[in-house]
Amino acid sequence: MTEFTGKINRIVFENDQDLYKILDVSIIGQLENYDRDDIKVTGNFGDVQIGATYSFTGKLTVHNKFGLQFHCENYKLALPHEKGSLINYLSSNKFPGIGKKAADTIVSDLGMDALNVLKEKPGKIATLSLTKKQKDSLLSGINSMDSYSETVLQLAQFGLNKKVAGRLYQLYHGETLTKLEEDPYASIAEVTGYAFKSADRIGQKLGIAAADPKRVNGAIFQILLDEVGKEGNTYVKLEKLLTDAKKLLQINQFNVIVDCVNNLQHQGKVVVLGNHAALQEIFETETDIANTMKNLVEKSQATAKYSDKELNQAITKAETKLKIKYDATQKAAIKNALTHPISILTGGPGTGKTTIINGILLALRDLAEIPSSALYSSDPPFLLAAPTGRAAKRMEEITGITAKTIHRLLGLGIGENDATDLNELNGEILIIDEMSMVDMFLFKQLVASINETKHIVFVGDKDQLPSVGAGNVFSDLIKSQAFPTTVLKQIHRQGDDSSIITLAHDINLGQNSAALFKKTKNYSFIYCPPHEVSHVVSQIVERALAKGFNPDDIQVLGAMYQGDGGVTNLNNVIQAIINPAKPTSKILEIHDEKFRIGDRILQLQNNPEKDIYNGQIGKILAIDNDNAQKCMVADFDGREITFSKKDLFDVTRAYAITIHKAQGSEFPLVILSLTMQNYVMLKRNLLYTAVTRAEKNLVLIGDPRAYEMALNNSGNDRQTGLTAKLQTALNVKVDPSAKEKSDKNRDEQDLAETDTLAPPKQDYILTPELIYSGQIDPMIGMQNIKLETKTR
Ligand SMILES: Nc1ncnc2c1ncn2[C@@H]1O[C@H](COP(=O)(O)OP(=O)(O)OP(=O)(O)O)[C@@H](O)[C@H]1O
Repeated sequence: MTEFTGKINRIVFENDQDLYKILDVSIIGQLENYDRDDIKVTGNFGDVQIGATYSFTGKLTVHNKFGLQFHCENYKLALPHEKGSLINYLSSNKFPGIGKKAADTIVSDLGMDALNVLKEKPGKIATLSLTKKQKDSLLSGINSMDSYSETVLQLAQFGLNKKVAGRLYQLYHGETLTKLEEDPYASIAEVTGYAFKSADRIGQKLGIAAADPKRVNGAIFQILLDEVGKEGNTYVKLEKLLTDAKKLLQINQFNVIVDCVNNLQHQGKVVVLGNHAALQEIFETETDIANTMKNLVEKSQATAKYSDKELNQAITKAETKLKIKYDATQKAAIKNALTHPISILTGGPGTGKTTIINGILLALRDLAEIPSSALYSSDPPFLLAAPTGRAAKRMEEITGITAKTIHRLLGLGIGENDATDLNELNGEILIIDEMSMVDMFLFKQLVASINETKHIVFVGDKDQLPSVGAGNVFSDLIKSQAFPTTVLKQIHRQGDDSSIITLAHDINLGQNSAALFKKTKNYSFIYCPPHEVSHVVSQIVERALAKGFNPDDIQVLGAMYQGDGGVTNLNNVIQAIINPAKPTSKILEIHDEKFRIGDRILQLQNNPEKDIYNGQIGKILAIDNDNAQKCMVADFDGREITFSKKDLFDVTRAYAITIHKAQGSEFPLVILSLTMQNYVMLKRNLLYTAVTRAEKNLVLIGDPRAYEMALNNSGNDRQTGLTAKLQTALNVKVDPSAKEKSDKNRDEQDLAETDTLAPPKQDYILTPELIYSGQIDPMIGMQNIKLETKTR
């Protein structure tokens, strides 16, 4: 390690997202093995002061393009040594509200060592004749002096990495350590990556008792957060919360845990309803959705209703134009959409969802007499959107009408827009496709943005995997029976690809497992043990290429990243076949992955600013290792997107991707690998989602037991409260035999069956008591403990 002193001239680069900065620094004195006067210093820095002098500890590094730089590991403010500069420093913008006069007072009272004195004894601030505002400003400025390095160092002792320490620092600045000392558990709910285990290491060092309410609250939050983040559930059974908390805390006193749950309820942080416990914020998100939907339905009651005759005529015209005849269910779906404020359309692949969207739009153009010119105006009457760019593009291609991602439609995450400043949606109709991918948070923003829209239609496949984010919105909307729902079962797609669709329907019904292992024109099964998966996949890819498949049309899918047949390993294997390294290849190496020009890549997070989204696939066009800000350019659906090195943390190679990431995309040839190594994930909706990604050809490889297990495991639905809240808000009468009937239907249904659920009757109020009653028995092993539960 080398140390030198220098004055910061300017901040060359800084990033809002983290604390990484590049500083231009004038060297004061000497820097070993460096003979120029200034140097670029890189590293993580808290709030540094331009013009101030710091001592930097780190080492010289050589950058390919920019030559020698100093990589800083630790830095410290060099306190001013003479009166003029001390007064300048105290009256700088680091201490807002303190001018030269107040600075002079501080130095006169505390002397030239004022800064050190105040750092050691902040209580001295009270003795200074300054205003309250000036005192507060002085305290917060003193607290943040060189505190970032100190904070990171201190937190490293508790096993916190720089990333998490940086996030804590971004929230609390100079007061990070003080905050954590006051209550190390309180930040669990605030900072991603700062979990109970980390907090507990600090708590133990501070001597916080095992049953201290702060610690117990931390455990309760951790369990509730895990339910939302890891499981996608919006509530947890009270009994599970209490027993899991006891286990996490390793204590025997149930009463303390119960008291803490009660207190958190009183503080408005946790809600307990019957035997369900939820984070208040999550509970309110569901409540807001239900109430907003109720308002939307009420607002639209007055909308013009078209007569059946008018509707039939409009549908007939659409049929003529599209040269098809809609079947009875499809017609019912179009009528539902045009006669109700909110309606739902669900069906598997090839059942005609997109064809119905087309019919709805054509019929509405006719009925509402919408001229073509209006469709392409800046304020269009038809609003079409989907959660992914790919799905939106497909909607646009088929309907010929502009479709956007939901983020774009709302202006979400773009520029300065935040969640409170979203676009207002007005139009004749709003249609959202691929609804199963929409999580509760995006859905809340979507419905909150709707102002005047006569009809809203949610379209999707309810049997696919639920959204990556929490909730199970699409399924909940259907289960609530609050909106007329058309369930499409008749497959309309004809031709080569139909055997895959029939297989998908069998999987969905959990029947005919023998079909999985049949050899058909479009799909086949190849047995192989896990350690052979990569070898077999490479053979299939080579064979497909030899047969003339375009490399971009071949998509390998797996359940997990790890393991022999995992996505990470498969990417290495397929990259070597499809885009092998040449001696001249430019290579961009980041987080243990090597990217080359021509590689297929996958975006892992939504990035509305760049208009690319989780699950979207692109191709690398250019690489520049020397330009951290523009190190890669990639093509995403015909658009050139530039990536900085930091952006690349959200990118991986896409020759093989997980089934979850493939939601919303379809590929001409899918090679699916499932083995018993994927044991924990083998569920029907996973297999169904994977198989329905194949447009024309499908190769299933792996262990037959894994496929059978997935087919037979219908899994559990996510635990969510939206269905009940919708039923309460919209006064839905629930037919108690409906569930039984629908289960029976499921077993008996034949592929040609049609089924349209009737719109709800509005004359029966389902009270919360009815939703939750009879289940309040979380007290197993917890006699004599009183837990407060509310009913709303
Ligand atoms: N009533 C119909 N008569 C004739 N062909 C139809 C009818 N309905 C749909 N089709 C055809 O069936 C095929 C599948 O329809 P569509 O693409 O609308 O289904 P989808 O449910 O959107 O499927 P996916 O989600 O797999 O794209 C299309 O070729 C479409 O033209």
